Amino acid sequence: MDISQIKAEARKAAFATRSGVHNTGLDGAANENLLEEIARYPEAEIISAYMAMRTEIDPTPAMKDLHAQGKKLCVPVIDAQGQPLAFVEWAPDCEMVEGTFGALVPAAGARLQPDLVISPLLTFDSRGYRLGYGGGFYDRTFEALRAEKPVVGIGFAYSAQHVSEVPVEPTDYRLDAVVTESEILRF
Ligand SMILES: Nc1nc2c(c(=O)[nH]1)N(C=O)[C@@H](CNc1ccc(C(=O)N[C@@H](CCC(=O)O)C(=O)O)cc1)CN2
Ligand SMILES: Nc1ncnc2c1ncn2[C@@H]1O[C@H](COP(=O)(O)OP(=O)(O)OP(=O)(O)O)[C@@H](O)[C@H]1O
Repeated sequence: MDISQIKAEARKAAFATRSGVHNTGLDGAANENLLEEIARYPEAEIISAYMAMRTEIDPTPAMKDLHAQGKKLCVPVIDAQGQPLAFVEWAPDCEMVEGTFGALVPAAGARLQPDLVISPLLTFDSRGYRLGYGGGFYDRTFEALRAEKPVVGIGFAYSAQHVSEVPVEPTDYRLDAVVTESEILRF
């Protein structure tokens, strides 16, 4: 099996595991841990998170809290396949429309360069590697952002998504931390 087949198998297993824990009352505690972790980066003014799709853990409670703290929030939009993600400003009351890949995006808004990126994922491991839906969007995004300024990458997930080893290839970036309902792992 080549690496893309190995990743595809890992994604299949990860979807099943994540479905089993989604909507079981874990998101509240995870959002509290997320706010605790982000508080370690007071210099981060622009924070990107995401509009949950499928069975992703929902970061909007933390996003609303951060917005109330005066942070600028943004969410990813896809410009094109093979390109880094762009980020559009989000606020709790902004108008949302359906995006290219199933997640909601703001109907309008400024494009921002986040200092801190909260990333959704299918699985993560104890080295800080993550597996997503296979677009390579977050890897390209970390590469592009880090070429310009330091950026903090925080994965947000259920602890059930922790695996012993995510299959990796040279373009895979490592996260600085992963936050779940039961722990904050720093790498
Ligand atoms: N909530 C959320 N928003 C996000 C992301 C995300 O992972 N979560 N993204 C992070 O990148 C971008 C969307 N990326 C996506 C990439 C692929 C697929 C997808 O459905 N892929 C197919 C497989 C396609 C193929 O075979 O190549 C699939 O999984 O069935 C969905 C979203 C931007 N917004
Ligand atoms: N910086 C990059 N430059 C070129 N190709 C890349 C880069 N990052 C990732 N890729 C390629 O994109 C494809 C998908 O990457 P990968 O499997 O890591 O996606 P993912 O992490 O699951 O998805 P996502 O980041 O969108 O959540 C792979 O073939 C990978 O080699």
